[in-house]
Amino acid sequence: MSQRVLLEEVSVGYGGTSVLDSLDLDLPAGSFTALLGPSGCGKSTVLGSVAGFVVPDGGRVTTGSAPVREPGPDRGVVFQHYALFPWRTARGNVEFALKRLGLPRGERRRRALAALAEVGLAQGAEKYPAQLSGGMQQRVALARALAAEPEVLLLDEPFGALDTLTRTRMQALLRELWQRRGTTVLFVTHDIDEALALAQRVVVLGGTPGRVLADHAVPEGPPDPDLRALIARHLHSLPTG
Ligand SMILES: Nc1ncnc2c1ncn2[C@@H]1O[C@H](COP(=O)(O)OP(=O)(O)OP(=O)(O)O)[C@@H](O)[C@H]1O
Repeated sequence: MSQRVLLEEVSVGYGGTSVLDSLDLDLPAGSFTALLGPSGCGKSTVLGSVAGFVVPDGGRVTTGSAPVREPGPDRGVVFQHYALFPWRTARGNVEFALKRLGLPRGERRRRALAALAEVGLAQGAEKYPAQLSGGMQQRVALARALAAEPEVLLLDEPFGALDTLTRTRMQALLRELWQRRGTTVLFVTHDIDEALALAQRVVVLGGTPGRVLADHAVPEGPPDPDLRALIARHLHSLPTG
């Protein structure tokens, strides 16, 4: 299952400073979009307004036909910092996140184990975060987001703290999960190569307040150096935050 995500004229300010001003963004159901831009341009604010963590001052955010008012299980979120409970096992962390769905204990357990298996962590289900590598902890965070079977998956620089090899593996896993599940994905990054490796579409956000400066479809197949150069030019013309 997946849902279209629509931001219409979304404005957000913090303490009188405008971060997003009348931003429009349309993410078709089942699409994979990377939101790319320099630090501080408002990428996390866009993601937060879809997640329901940020309440815009103006405009509308909808998933499917439902207006976003608060966080909900239809939208799974993964951050750079895994935010796992250290005193719960991998399975316990995923089960805990399912409590808000009101599922019976047996069903929570079944779903948690299935999600951990889906991210390749069946063997680590009974381990505590401290016993898991960074990549494994991020797999738990991904399983936690997926176990609720969200229609939209929101990822905020999820692989930013991982070493290069683990990061490449996690990117491949995410692509595979997206292809299998067909969830609508919004992936925030400031890494152009990560955006191009993963997404079907790259949206460049920049300026103060943040706005969409470029919007490119990414063709299937080997990386296109011309497209990379074009996006890099947009990025490098921007001041960094
Ligand atoms: N809760 C908040 N209160 C005040 N200012 C905030 C808050 N959240 C974000 N900001 C400011 O809003 C601007 C945009 O922040 P945001 O985190 O959305 O950008 P970003 O592009 O995701 O940055 P980064 O890549 O560094 O995470 C920044 O100037 C930031 O300092």
